[in-house]
Amino acid sequence: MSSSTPAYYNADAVRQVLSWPLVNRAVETALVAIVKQDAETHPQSTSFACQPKRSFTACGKEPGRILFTMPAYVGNYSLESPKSPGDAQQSRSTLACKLVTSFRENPARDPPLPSIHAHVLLFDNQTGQLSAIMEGTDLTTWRTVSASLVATKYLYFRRFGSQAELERSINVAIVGCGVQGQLHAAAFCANFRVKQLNLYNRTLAKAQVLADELQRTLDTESETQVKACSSAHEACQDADVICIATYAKESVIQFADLKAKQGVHINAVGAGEVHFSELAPDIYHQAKVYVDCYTNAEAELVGLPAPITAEVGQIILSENYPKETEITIFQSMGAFLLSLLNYMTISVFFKVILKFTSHCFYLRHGLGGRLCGPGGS
Ligand SMILES: NC(=O)C1=CN([C@@H]2O[C@H](COP(=O)(O)OP(=O)(O)OC[C@H]3O[C@@H](n4cnc5c(N)ncnc54)[C@H](OP(=O)(O)O)[C@@H]3O)[C@@H](O)[C@H]2O)C=CC1
Ligand SMILES: O=C(O)C1=NCCCC1
Repeated sequence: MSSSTPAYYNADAVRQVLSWPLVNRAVETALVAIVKQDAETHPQSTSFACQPKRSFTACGKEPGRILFTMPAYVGNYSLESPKSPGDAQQSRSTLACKLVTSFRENPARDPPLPSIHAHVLLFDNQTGQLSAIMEGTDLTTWRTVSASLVATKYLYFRRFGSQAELERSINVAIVGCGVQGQLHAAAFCANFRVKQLNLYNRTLAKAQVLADELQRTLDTESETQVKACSSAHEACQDADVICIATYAKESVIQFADLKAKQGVHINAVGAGEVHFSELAPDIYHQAKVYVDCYTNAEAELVGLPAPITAEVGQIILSENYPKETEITIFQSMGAFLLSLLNYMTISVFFKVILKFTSHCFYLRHGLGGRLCGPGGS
């Protein structure tokens, strides 16, 4: 086996190290890093983040089959441990590329397959050699959900005060109960105080299965009531926060479905080719729109029915939060830098790199040839 054989981290290996404090901290750091990169607000900083526009490759003439290529480089970043804030680790640099396919008909196959599959390719940043391949599907799901959590913290809760995400109870609606909707539902209950969790899915049975499962797994002391709803209107009419993640080409929620005269925050996650097709234009006309990353937004949100107010990272840095009664939309584009910083956090705090390094040592010195993840040995 050649000394440059890349290590492989499988889905189980990656899954073992994912936790909300870890992923949320990395995503928050990345959202701010993206702003610094764009605005060069800290020219004296030695850290450097580069995330060029991602590419789309249509797979044949059939719509709904896309390959995304997402390169990124982060230089001299150190991330604090969520367990011991202030305890910054040694700074590191990483060059990588995430490859994601989105094949929206996959769940209808027999047997069904997920719509989204991802892998991350990591390169030695001195020699450019491919050093590791990491299964990235769960990372993508967690990263995307975490971006919604962080956006909700700053665009919704912080309008009510600096501790509001810890103190305030909210009603949440999940629209679309696929892979994204399922993890959004569980994550909102795990990270915030949720009074009512309403679930809506085009195929109602899926919302019912998820409602039963969540109600069963929630602590008996939990204040959360979970309900499967038969329309998006029913799910959203009392919701403070809405998460929508579908492949709908026509709008699923209209302005009339929203809670009247009070602040509402929407995480608009899905929709495939046209990112903003799942929300009606009349919502955009009344809302302030925020994105994770201008670079991708400028290229991919052509025709968006509202101007973009800011990147979420700018709001984190400026503390210039929305007004209490505003409708805000986090238009989640997906940004690989967010996953990359996740990868770095994982590697630093859970010693993937340590194992990876010793694995490469063994390969180089001919002492073994097994590809392993952090859980394997
Ligand atoms: N912003 C980001 O960073 C990311 C965005 N995404 C996007 O999130 C969305 C969901 O992804 P994922 O959960 O993995 O996909 P799944 O295939 O697991 O789920 C798709 C969901 O969309 C629903 N749906 C599909 N078509 C329609 C329609 N025409 N009207 C209403 N509902 C519809 C499905 O309902 P049913 O059960 O009835 O089929 C199902 O609930 C996709 O658009 C995907 O591209 C994914 C990852 C990252
Ligand atoms: O990983 C991401 O980022 C994705 N964004 C859009 C849809 C597919 C995955």
